[in-house]
Amino acid sequence: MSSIISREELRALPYVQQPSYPDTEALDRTIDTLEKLPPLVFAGECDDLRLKMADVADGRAFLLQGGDCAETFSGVTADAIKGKLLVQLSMAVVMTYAAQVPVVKVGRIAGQYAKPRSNGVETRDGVTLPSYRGDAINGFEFSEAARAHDPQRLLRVYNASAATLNLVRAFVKGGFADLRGVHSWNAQFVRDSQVEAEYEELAAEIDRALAFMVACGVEDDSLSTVDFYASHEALLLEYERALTRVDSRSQELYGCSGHMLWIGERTRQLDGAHVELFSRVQNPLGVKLGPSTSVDDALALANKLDPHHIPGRLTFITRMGAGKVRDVLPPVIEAVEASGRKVAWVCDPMHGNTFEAKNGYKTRSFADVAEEVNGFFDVHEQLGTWPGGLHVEMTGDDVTECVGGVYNLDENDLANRYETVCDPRLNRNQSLELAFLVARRLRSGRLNRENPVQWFQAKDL
Ligand SMILES: O=C[C@H](O)[C@H](O)COP(=O)(O)O
Ligand SMILES: C=C(OP(=O)(O)O)C(=O)O
Repeated sequence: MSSIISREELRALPYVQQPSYPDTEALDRTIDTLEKLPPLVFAGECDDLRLKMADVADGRAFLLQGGDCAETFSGVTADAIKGKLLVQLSMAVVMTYAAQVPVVKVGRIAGQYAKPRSNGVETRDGVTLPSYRGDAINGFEFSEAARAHDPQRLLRVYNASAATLNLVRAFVKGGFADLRGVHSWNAQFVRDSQVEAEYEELAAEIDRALAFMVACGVEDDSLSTVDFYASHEALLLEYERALTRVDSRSQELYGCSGHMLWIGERTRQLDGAHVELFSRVQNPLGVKLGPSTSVDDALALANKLDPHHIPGRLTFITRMGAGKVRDVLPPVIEAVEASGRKVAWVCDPMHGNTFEAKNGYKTRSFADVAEEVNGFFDVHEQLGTWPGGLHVEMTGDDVTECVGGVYNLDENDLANRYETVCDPRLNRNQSLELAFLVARRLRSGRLNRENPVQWFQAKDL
């Protein structure tokens, strides 16, 4: 059984990408407060998700993990939360119905407030200030006051996460996610693209299928509620440690800031504080693997974070880039599979495909995103392994942050609605388009061949 790491022990470990608070006493006061607050999630919920992730690792389910690059405090409104849920549920419906595979739904939500950055400072017009690192650390506004690192913000993260989780739980269990309303999920969006038309057609088929089930007497809660889990990059060591709790049932430790926590590409050093802290908790864990990942890195991380081979414990979220995925991913998968353990393999097609447009906007091209997803599926098909999921930065809003996609946005469109405070997200149409692409790949893949009669055959999506 692991013990909770003390503040002193944690601070003595090598760490990267942490805030530098000028007033450490203020930090300690905040941590004292956080340690006394109730957990945001419960150990039993984390265990449920871990069991679902075991299905993902085993090829029986697919993970859809998505949401904002960086949540903001001002974004904690009912409308914004509803919009995020709607687009993710719509994507999940496309995948579940078109590919007939159970989809595990996990948001980048209710805790995604801290960002690792490439540069510690930002310079504008000759003025240099600390980079924006997420609302958990400092403000987005380019002023000295806003960019100062303030530990009080950690309490706001806790409150914003609690409010968000409260509404998410109410929405997904309170009838809002009822499959019989799948048409109305889309009603508030403009239906003028090919993707929207495809979605409408699929929704109409679901309506007919559900009517058939109801007529046959099959009607239960699984039609009206969904399981939806919260995840975030567990970047802030002090915050995550303060929310680590002992489960009264098992006496085991859980990170109670979110159901699934992931360790980022920049903070996954084997001897670092992040890996040490999260090796001690029982939550399902993700680890990002970028293009420089070696076979030894992946094996060592797996051994450290999942020494007992617990089903569903470990997810490798690969983000190699469209141009590298076909070369870098296969040896990593082969080595991990050959070690006898089952991890979930999930594709993040966003973080390896970022570039700066000529007009200075940080963007991603839908074509590159699609290419990385296709590369990921191709690699798994060649190796006979299960492409377990998709991890995307996306929003239900019609933003213009990524180029390409069904509306063929170009670099000149980026200025119209560029609203992210960090990395570019897929907008609603681009997200749905990607969901159809994934559904096509799932249908034509391994599961499809093994269970031909279960697969939806009538349409060529
Ligand atoms: O979301 C991931 C990172 O925080 C982000 O890509 C870093 O961006 P930067 O390279 O602009 O710092
Ligand atoms: C920072 C992120 O990704 P990565 O660690 O893969 O760069 C992220 O997903 O927000």
